[in-house]
Amino acid sequence: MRTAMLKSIRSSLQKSSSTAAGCRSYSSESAPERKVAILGAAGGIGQPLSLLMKLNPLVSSLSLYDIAGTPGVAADVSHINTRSEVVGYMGDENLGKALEGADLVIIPAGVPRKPGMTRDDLFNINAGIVKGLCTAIAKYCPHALVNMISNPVNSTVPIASEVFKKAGTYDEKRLFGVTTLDVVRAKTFYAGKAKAPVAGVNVPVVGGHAGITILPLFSQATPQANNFSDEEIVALTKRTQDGGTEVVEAKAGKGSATLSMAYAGAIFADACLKGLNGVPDVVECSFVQSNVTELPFFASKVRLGKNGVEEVLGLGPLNDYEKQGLEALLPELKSSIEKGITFANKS
Ligand SMILES: NC(=O)C1=CN([C@@H]2O[C@H](COP(=O)(O)OP(=O)(O)OC[C@H]3O[C@@H](n4cnc5c(N)ncnc54)[C@H](O)[C@@H]3O)[C@@H](O)[C@H]2O)C=CC1
Ligand SMILES: O=C([O-])CC(=O)C(=O)O
Repeated sequence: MRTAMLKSIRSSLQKSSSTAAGCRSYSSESAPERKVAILGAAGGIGQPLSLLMKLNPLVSSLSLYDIAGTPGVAADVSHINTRSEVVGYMGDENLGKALEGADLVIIPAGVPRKPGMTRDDLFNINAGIVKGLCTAIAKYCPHALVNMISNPVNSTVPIASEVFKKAGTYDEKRLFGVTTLDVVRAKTFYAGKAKAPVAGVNVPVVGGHAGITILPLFSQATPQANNFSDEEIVALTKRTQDGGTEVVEAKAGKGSATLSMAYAGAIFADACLKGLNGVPDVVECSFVQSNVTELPFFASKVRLGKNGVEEVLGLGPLNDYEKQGLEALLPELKSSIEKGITFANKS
């Protein structure tokens, strides 16, 4: 029963990124050694994400870092009989050791929202946390891929890019804002409405990761449900954009999405590891440096490869409603990006 459950979780992690049929697959023994570091590993997202990464056979070394609580999380997760060795690191003085040799760093460190707050309200605390962590990444593992979960993603990714530029380590192919939860939600809500099996549903989500900057492209959803009215598409769009707030309100002061985010973070990290390992045609949406619009960062489909971003894919054909959504989101996204860049350069 336990083995069957583990197999099913692993296989869903392995299947969920769009990987071409016939691609290379690894047994846990033959996969390359990969060290994954999670910064903020003792938090609401960090703990279940640590569990899911421990279940991923592509990981050989799992490094769990937080300012508090990591010895317990690491001891607990380390008893799971899967491939990776687990080490917990606590406190700033151990951050270097946590990061040394990392191929992939996942950052869910920082404060979450409470009801009534926007993601931007987290900026004052999280911007400084992200800046400090990225300074350490530049020093100890400058070539690692970085998966930024900490909010506001629309600003924390630009902060990271500026920190890396200052340190002379910036490689735009290696920095990702994690927007996978928007895709996960869009798939779930769309499949529910279409009464389609969710496993076969795909919906690209572009733009950014806050409110109207989250733009699901239901016109490109597969399979296409032709019977949706305009009102239904508007409602699906709004629910996807407000998905985070729906969870914040339901948790009533006890934080924001943690379990679904850990799942989404594990899906995206798995896709990055597959790309690093040379698996072809791994495509996920992510907020990356981009030429798709006039903004320097934008979320769209990205092909992942051995060096991180292999190709930033275009938007594809948008309908009029999506074109309006795109026009409407650009000013807000621009200002969040600029806010991050300004912060990183003045402090
Ligand atoms: N990108 C996305 O789709 C999503 C992003 N988030 C964001 O993820 C972040 C974390 O959320 P939760 O895990 O719920 O919060 P949490 O408060 O439960 O956990 C955050 C963890 O970060 C740690 N931390 C604080 N400062 C740190 C530092 N300097 N170095 C290392 N660790 C540090 C804390 O000790 C804590 O364990 C929030 O900013 C939240 O808004 C949440 C859901 C979805
Ligand atoms: O809404 C929040 O504050 C957390 C988040 O980014 C999400 O759940 O999408």
